[in-house]
Amino acid sequence: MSSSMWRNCLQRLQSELSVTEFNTWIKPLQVRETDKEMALFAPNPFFVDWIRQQYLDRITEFVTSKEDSNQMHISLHVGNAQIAESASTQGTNNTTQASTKPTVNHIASTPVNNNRSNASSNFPQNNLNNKFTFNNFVEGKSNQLARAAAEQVAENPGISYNPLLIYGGVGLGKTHLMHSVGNLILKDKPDSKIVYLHSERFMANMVKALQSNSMDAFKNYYRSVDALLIDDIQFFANKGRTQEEFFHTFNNLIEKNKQVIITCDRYPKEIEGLEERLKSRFGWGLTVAIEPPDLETRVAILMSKANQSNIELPHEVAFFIAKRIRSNVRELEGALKRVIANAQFTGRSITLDFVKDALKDLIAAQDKLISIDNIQKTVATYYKIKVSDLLSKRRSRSITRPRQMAMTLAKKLTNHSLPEIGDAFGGRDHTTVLHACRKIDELKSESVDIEEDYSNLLRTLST
Ligand SMILES: Nc1ncnc2c1ncn2[C@@H]1O[C@H](COP(=O)(O)OP(=O)(O)OP(=O)(O)O)[C@@H](O)[C@H]1O
Repeated sequence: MSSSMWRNCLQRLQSELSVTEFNTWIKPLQVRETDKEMALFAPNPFFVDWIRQQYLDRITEFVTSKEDSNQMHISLHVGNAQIAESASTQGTNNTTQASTKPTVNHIASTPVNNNRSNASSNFPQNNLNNKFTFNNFVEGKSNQLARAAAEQVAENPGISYNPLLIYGGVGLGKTHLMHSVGNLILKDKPDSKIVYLHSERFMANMVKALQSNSMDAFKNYYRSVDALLIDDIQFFANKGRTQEEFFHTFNNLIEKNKQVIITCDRYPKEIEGLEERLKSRFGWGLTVAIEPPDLETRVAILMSKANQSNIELPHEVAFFIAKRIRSNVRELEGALKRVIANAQFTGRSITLDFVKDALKDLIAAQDKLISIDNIQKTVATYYKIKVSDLLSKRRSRSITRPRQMAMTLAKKLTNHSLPEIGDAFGGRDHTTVLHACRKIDELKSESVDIEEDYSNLLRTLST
């Protein structure tokens, strides 16, 4: 097929469709052609589905009208044609389907045959990252509950906990768990339609659908799934129309016992600008937190990731990295990748000295983060008490309040988990820390003095 074939097809579509329709759906398509194949690339699975439902027949007709239709293969993919091109010229693979794999950047491509019945049976739609599974998710105190709940959901989708809401700070494994659920459901029921998407993508698709008068298709698409996995729901804050649409999609899916999984970077009730009716519905199923991992879990994660990369990581090295990089798992992974790349590049083996050198700037940056020690000293000075009082068992008000204040600041300003903070305050339980945070929050709104203490300390510690 010559490239004029696609140009010809474009011209004909342009004459048939409205300007908005053409600009919204056809223009963004990228094309890669060979003599017998034409691969169309669209930015996301919703887009692919829409093209398949609305335009694929016409495109096929235009493209094949002057050719032997049996010879022509049209496929639809999520991704980018240029990256696909360069991947295939690097000799990764010659077939259209395989050569597009690198284009999707961990999102499974969604090839669609021009024979519709084949398309739906051969290629159930999903855009899961198959690298995220329960098998490679390291369990620790900080994520135990979330993992157990996610496993339950994967085993009984739509029944166990619906919705499942996982919340916690950045890079702690929320997305990993979400994909793990999707992948396990698919393993049991390969025909399931599972859609993963970031909440910003949901919004962007909705805006596109509004612009092109295709809201019905938008609604149908998201209401036809077996499981909807929607990431970082905090982005819905103050987006009224998106919340409205999501509300109806959500209700529809829950009514039909279709699974909904949501992640959020904080406890959803704390999101300002999120409608109450959504907040209350999110609480219908199960809400679980993921905390930053403790030291042992960080070591285990490093060992597991090194093992997956076939790297032998000495335990003392893993321990050193885990002790120094505490912020989140993504950073931990980043540090390990850097160590491995440096070792491969220089041909040196991974010893403690080598790692100290390879990570020196990362470690310096981490050391600048506010430490619990620092918070304890500052709070003790502010209230004119001793650090040892904060760590002691004393329960008089003059000690308890500063202790609660210091715990709250530690939770806010560091990436330490509740158990780690509890430990740092004389071996207290994580529930004590949680109680302290709630107490200070409550007191801040009741007492000007406490509010002032909190602001003063926050300022001192943050400058
Ligand atoms: N317990 C774990 N075991 C193995 N890998 C983990 C674990 N927790 C997180 N990771 C890895 O850390 C990286 C970041 O995780 P993920 O993207 O799931 O974080 P997130 O909580 O969704 O963050 P964000 O809020 O920024 O989207 C991923 O590569 C993930 O595989």
